[in-house]
Amino acid sequence: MIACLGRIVHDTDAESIPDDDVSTISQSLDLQGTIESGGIAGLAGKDFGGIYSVNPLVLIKPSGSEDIARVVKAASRTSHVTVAARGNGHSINGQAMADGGLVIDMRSTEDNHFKLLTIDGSPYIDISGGALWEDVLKRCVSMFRLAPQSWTDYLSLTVGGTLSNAGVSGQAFRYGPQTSNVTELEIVTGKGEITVCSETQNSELFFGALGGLGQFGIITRARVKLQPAPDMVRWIRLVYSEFEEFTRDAEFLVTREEGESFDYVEGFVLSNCHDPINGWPSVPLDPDHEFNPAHIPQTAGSVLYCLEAALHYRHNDHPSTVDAAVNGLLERLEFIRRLKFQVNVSYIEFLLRVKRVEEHAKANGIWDSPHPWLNIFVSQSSIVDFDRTVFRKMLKDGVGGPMLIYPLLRSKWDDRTSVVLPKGEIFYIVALLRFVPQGSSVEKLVAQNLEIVKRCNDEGLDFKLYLPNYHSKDDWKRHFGNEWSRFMERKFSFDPMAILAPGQRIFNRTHINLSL
Ligand SMILES: Cc1cc2nc3c(=O)[nH]c(=O)nc-3n(C[C@H](O)[C@H](O)[C@H](O)COP(=O)(O)OP(=O)(O)OC[C@H]3O[C@@H](n4cnc5c(N)ncnc54)[C@H](O)[C@@H]3O)c2cc1C
Repeated sequence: MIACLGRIVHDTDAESIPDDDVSTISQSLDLQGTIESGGIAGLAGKDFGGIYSVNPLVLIKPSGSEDIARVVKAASRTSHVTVAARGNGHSINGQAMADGGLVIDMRSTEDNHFKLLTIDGSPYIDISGGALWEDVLKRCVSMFRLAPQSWTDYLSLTVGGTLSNAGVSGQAFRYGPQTSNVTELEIVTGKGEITVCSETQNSELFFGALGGLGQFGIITRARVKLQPAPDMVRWIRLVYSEFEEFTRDAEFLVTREEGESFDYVEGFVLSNCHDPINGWPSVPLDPDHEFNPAHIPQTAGSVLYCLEAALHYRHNDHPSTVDAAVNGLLERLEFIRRLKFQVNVSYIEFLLRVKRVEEHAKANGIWDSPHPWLNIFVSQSSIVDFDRTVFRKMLKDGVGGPMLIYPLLRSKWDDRTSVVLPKGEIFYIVALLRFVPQGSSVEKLVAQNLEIVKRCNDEGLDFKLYLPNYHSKDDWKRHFGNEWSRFMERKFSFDPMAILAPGQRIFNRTHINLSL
């Protein structure tokens, strides 16, 4: 299975690319940006997942949309060359790679757009597809005291990269994913055309590209809704021993009106043990806080559940006002009363919380190890079975990293986008964020991911993969279900030669036809 795309990563794999190929390409492209060939496999041929590696032909650092359009048009004049936009390469399964193809480093365009607009009295920001969300955050807050409404947990991801998937975090229950917070895109299509699109202008391309896995075009600019940025956040973690109580409370919080709930709701599963990564020590938010296992009820099973919530406030809000708002909500929840943890942090510190994890993991040398992650959307009707089969049995000892689980609301997603979801208004995102310690077998963990998906299928659970990764056309068809024909039609309209995003392995550059 693993060998389908390329090779399992070996540093010695990089082959040299004949110079004449590169110089021919460079001359024919006539770019304002730059083209690199030697030594690029280490960057453009790998990703955060660390499971696959390929040998791209060249790495292109475009100066802007015109350069990108030239690259796509040049590829279209060949019979086989593909083009992959690379955001920050934080995919897991080679999605931003192009074996023997042209990789476009979108980060080189990060500063091309940054403009505040007011439309019908509301603030928006035009940003580059290659910008990192963390830079968007810092600039919006410091310059305008405004911020986007919907985030990902980790912000060293690009705007175009997350919009090509969905972009989900603890604000999505209220504002929808990041794809629901964009009103206009500029896209270079697979025909090399630079097109501005929105709900009312070139709408098929607009909705197709949102969650479109990079299949229809390369996002060079996005217009994103903003809101006033709060100053501070009360960040809270509450422990549960019973899954039903955890889900009831999480669903209660995400279905309440704005102003009557928290501003952020997530959750995670932990092993009921003292393991420093998978167990009790993963809960406290402050090194001075102690997790006392004596408070865990005798009836607790192999795993515990932690609800994570946050409330925004301003510097001039009196602490008693914040306490009253928080306590008013907490008193309605059924967590283990003595296992409650909370801290006050700045809004930016809160949104950059995973950056601290990254710094820590880099210092420990595990950030660069492989990450066979699995992300699944599971319907509310299947989540109890999923907990029983997967969390309480298969993963009761943890995955060496967070096991996130929190509810989302389908009505906050736009079904005209390319994202596919399980049925029902409430569904859960489950994210198994594995870190592989040195010497451990990646293959074994990938096999366990496949086994989890198989069990979900065998038990008839209603689920869809998020950041999907399939190897066969039948699996992709099954993934898209009724939306497959729409996805195909969009492909034929906007990238008929199947040039873009070959690393998703949905369409084949040389064999695109209606029978796919
Ligand atoms: C540590 C970590 C934390 C994460 N946390 C979250 C989270 O909380 N929520 C969440 O939703 N996701 C999360 N993700 C997943 C993330 O959304 C995806 O990895 C996503 O692909 C963004 O990464 P990227 O910008 O590096 O894109 P890449 O991995 O570089 O690209 C992803 C895909 O999009 C295509 N692409 C890239 N740029 C563009 C563009 N401008 N236009 C069109 N297509 C493009 C690529 O060709 C590829 O197919 C996380 C990932 C990591 C590694």
